[in-house]
Amino acid sequence: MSALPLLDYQRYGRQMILDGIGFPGQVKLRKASVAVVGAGGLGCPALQYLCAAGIGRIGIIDHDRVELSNLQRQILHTEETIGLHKAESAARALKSMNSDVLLDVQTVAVVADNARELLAPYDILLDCTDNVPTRYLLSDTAVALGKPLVSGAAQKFEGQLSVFNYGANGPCYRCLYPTPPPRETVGSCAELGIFGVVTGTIGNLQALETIKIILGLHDETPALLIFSALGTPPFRSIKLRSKKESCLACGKSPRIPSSTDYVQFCGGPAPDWVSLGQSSGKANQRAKVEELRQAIESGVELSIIDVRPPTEFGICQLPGSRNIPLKALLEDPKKCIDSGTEPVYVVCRLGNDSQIAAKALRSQIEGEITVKDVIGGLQAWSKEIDPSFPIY
Ligand SMILES: Nc1ncnc2c1ncn2[C@@H]1O[C@H](COP(=O)(O)OP(=O)(O)OP(=O)(O)O)[C@@H](O)[C@H]1O
Repeated sequence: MSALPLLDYQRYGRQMILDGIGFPGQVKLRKASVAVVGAGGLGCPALQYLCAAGIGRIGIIDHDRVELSNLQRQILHTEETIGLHKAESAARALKSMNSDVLLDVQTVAVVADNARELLAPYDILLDCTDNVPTRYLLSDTAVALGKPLVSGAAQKFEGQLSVFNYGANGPCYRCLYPTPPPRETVGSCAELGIFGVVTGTIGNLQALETIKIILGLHDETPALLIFSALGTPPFRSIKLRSKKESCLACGKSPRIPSSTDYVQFCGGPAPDWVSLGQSSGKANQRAKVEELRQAIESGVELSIIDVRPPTEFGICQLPGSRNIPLKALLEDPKKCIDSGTEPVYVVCRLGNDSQIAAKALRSQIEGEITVKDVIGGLQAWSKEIDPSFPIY
């Protein structure tokens, strides 16, 4: 048995005296390597505890840069690291906590072309990302490389945790979700909101499951943990079935081509990206924020419908805008139009819900009134027209 560096006995003594860890457990942690994909809300707390526990080598993979809106939950990043790559920013914080851990900083996105090469050097993979195509990609890669995948997800007040592709018959993500959810039902943290402590809870649990696997303390029972911050009780665990023989990734006859286009498989890119590339016929049903500014300043009569939820409308709103939340508008679009007022501009925060609302309004009023959704929503308004308008 090789000795640990002398200072390790002091640093890790509190966990080394635990039954189930001891000296051999600490050596296992030191020899282990883990890849954390996503250094955001889930990745930061997961990285923090993995590094503190003395995992020998940690890959931090994220292509994105730190923004102010990340600091509410992405706890390794700071005001000083805004603008830096998240992988770099996270590594800085981790280095100052435990300089002995080898950190591989990768400022790229994991995509089908690089996934195997990037992830092959590590024993265990953590999915700390926020989008469905990456979930399938990471699961398929974990299966192809024969590695466990510790998968976390969080949205609003809810979170989920599962360990995939682990043990003799552990299922993969595809066994549980053979087909992706409809594109229009999926939203990001920016669109739907996220309570910071929820990502902290799930990220910590991802670190815990990872450490249990390394130490041989995981019982290999496939399960899905569901956390609801406002629920009573807040935690529920659902036992999962073993891997499916019919699974395209880990079943009897695997057939996931390495050339799979995961974005396409999950229903294509986000709606706002699609519509920005639309033909001119549809383009004139959309307004840039500059057009809305000119319309407001010209003094012509117009109607601005803000389809955000009332809580968000209460945070900030355009002068003269009316709040008709999307759900209420879709129930009776015709009722929302003031007859004779034209045109109607529909706004939301990021420019996605306003497209759905504008389409519903157009379908009811048969072309008498011009209805335009505002591209990029209030965030674009703040960035391009009025910097004093809050971004949240
Ligand atoms: N394929 C991928 N490869 C590497 N990192 C990824 C990939 N997909 C997503 N991520 C990263 O996962 C992280 C998810 O974290 P989170 O949702 O908390 O952050 P965010 O995307 O900055 O949030 P917001 O929706 O508020 O902008 C992000 O930093 C994102 O860049």
